[in-house]
Amino acid sequence: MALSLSNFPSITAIKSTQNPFSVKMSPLTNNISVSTKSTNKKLPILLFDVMDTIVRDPFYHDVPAFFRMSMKELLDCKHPNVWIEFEKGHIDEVELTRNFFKDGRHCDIEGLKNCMKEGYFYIEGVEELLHDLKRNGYELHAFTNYPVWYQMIEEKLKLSKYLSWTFCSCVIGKRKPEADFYSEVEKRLGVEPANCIFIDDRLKNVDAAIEAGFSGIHFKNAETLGKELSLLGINLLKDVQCAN
Ligand SMILES: Nc1c(NC[C@H](O)[C@H](O)[C@H](O)COP(=O)(O)O)[nH]c(=O)[nH]c1=O
Ligand SMILES: [Mg+2]
Repeated sequence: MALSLSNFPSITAIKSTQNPFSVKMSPLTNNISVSTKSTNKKLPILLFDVMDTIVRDPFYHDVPAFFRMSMKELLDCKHPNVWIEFEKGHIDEVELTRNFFKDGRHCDIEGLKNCMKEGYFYIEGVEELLHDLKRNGYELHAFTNYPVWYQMIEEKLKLSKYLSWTFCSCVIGKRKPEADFYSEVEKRLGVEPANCIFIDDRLKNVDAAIEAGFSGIHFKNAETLGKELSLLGINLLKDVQCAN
């Protein structure tokens, strides 16, 4: 059963293209996190982008350095579409390797993967935030454009301690900011967009989420995110009722 905003008597929905928040709190109360009787889910549910929101994306610095190129040189010789196809799960690693460069030159895919693995780190302060959210009982899901290499991230950083890898472009076959990707949330979680907060470092992905009815936060850094979540009524403090 889908949950609706009526589960949150304390919040009012607002739509704004300027303000990244699509939900604001009533002055009567500062807590929008309620458990529903029907599903026992604690709301709102949090949907996190991964690259450059939770995990540093090695693509922008490490990958050009690996190929001994500038980013411009790399973009000039890389195939323009294969990475997107790989992110959508339409092609596998073998085909990525074969077509990585437009002119068909060899790509050291194992070297590239090692370079990526070495470059994955938690963005400063974000793991602590995820820990606090998890401890306080919030349900967290990844909502990411990424290929099957998300498993390398999991292997190194163990994000599944905090979230489920529910919305990966390579599994769902859709990418942000396509509206179809966002509509998977209600289908798969049975929760209306108004009961979810979407967090992403790319403004266009946040705008698409707000357009689809989600609350949206444009990620800049962990400190600001913590403040913005608190403004939306998310409790990050250790609660006496929490077991750990
Ligand atoms: N083009 C290649 C990228 N690009 C970086 C991707 O845009 C990014 O990693 C991914 O799409 C995540 O986006 P979001 O955080 O979900 O918005 N990265 C590579 O590693 N290799 C490429 O060829
Ligand atoms: Mg991102």
